[in-house]
Amino acid sequence: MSCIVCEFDSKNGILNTKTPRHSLVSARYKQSFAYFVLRYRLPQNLAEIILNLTENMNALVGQYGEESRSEIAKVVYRVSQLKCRLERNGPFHQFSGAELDKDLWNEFLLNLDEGQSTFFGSCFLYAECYVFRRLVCYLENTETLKTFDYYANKKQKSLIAFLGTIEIILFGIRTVGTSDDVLRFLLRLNLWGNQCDISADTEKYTVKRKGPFEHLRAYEKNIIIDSTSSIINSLKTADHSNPVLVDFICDNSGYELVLDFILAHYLLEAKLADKIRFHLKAIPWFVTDATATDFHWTLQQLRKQNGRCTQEFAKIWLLNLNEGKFEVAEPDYFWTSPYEFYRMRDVRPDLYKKLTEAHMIIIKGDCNYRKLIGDFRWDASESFITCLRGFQPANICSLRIVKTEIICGMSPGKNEDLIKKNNEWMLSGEYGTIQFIENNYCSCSETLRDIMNPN
Ligand SMILES: O=P(O)(O)OC[C@H]1O[C@](O)(CO)[C@@H](O)[C@@H]1O
Repeated sequence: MSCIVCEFDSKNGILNTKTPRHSLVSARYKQSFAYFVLRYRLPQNLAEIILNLTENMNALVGQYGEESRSEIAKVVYRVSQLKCRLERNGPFHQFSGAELDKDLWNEFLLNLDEGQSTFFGSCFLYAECYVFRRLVCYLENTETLKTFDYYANKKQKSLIAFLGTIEIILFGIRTVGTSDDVLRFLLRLNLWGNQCDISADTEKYTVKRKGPFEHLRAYEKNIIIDSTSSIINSLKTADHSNPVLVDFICDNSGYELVLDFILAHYLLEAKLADKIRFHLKAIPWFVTDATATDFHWTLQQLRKQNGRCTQEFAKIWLLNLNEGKFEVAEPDYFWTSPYEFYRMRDVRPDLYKKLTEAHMIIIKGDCNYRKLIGDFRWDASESFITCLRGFQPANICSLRIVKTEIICGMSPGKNEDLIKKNNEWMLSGEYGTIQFIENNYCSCSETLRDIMNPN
């Protein structure tokens, strides 16, 4: 076994080091999370898809019609091929079917530097996005399975598993009114909701074991960057001469999405915002990310629940949607592209312009964070503004549980302290960051130039 591993590593130029400072995060560095994910976790995810499709073939045929049988078999074959290419570090391929975003992707792939066009040679973010994009393209290019989502069941189960917790939260907040303390609390609640994708199934998860409020208390010390006060201040001083819009760049479906509804509800109730716009994924993404289908499904499910508060709040949210106070943004393939946010202005200028309409953009979760500052090994204490590389369409708020080895904006020495406690703290899912940058905050372009072009 160890020989096969060595052979793979030497054949593919894998370096037995950590990711060097100020370089793109990549599976070419063996002592990185990226290597672990591409070498073991993603192949396992693909194997699970193959198994699920095979085991549930008859049920799927029941749902999608007899003609889907041969198409399911084809999808299984293509996912197996993808798994093989990943395991052999094969090259990325151009997209050539019915994918609406194929030009966006193909141009990106064509412009990759020499040696960057393979799973282990490429930046981690690009390789992971490529796998998830490929997976969907197999469905898009069928006649019968275009609307199938490999992970719909998982997402739906995640909501069901948290219905009790959701009712407890809604019961608890129904009469609290509006104040800075309530907003502070809801921002924290929302932050820790981003923990649920990796913990949802474990009864160990403190949200379920101890309840959501105790969970917040227990984890308070694990918020390692906390710009809550600036966020509250920015919301309270918004210019109301025009309707105030807050954009949510959503992450996971299920519990986390409901916490997005709750925060959005509060912003409207407190008159801190007049409208909330939700940006969802145009295609199923990174397993549990929310699509528009998940969004609507979730609201309908909540409305049907026995829990009185859940039902009541869901009715209000559906009304908000009817009245345009909640809006589902036009699906945009930028969110499921490998491009970092700092490239949005060039690649998707319309989307960038649209975001400038917002007073604040709330960017949720780990994967969006990776796109926000890039899969780049910044120093942990590098300033947030430097790492945004000019991406500043509006005030930016990021709520993220740290799940990968990428971070910035920590106070000096903090990272070193955490490493002493747990060398792999960034992978533990136990720490959260609440980051904020005011629009038009002067960017340190010289520092940035030094970092990007050290010579
Ligand atoms: O749902 P989130 O917070 O975006 O987390 C997804 C993250 O999880 C990972 O799969 C790591 O566990 C990353 O690849 C990805 O960034």
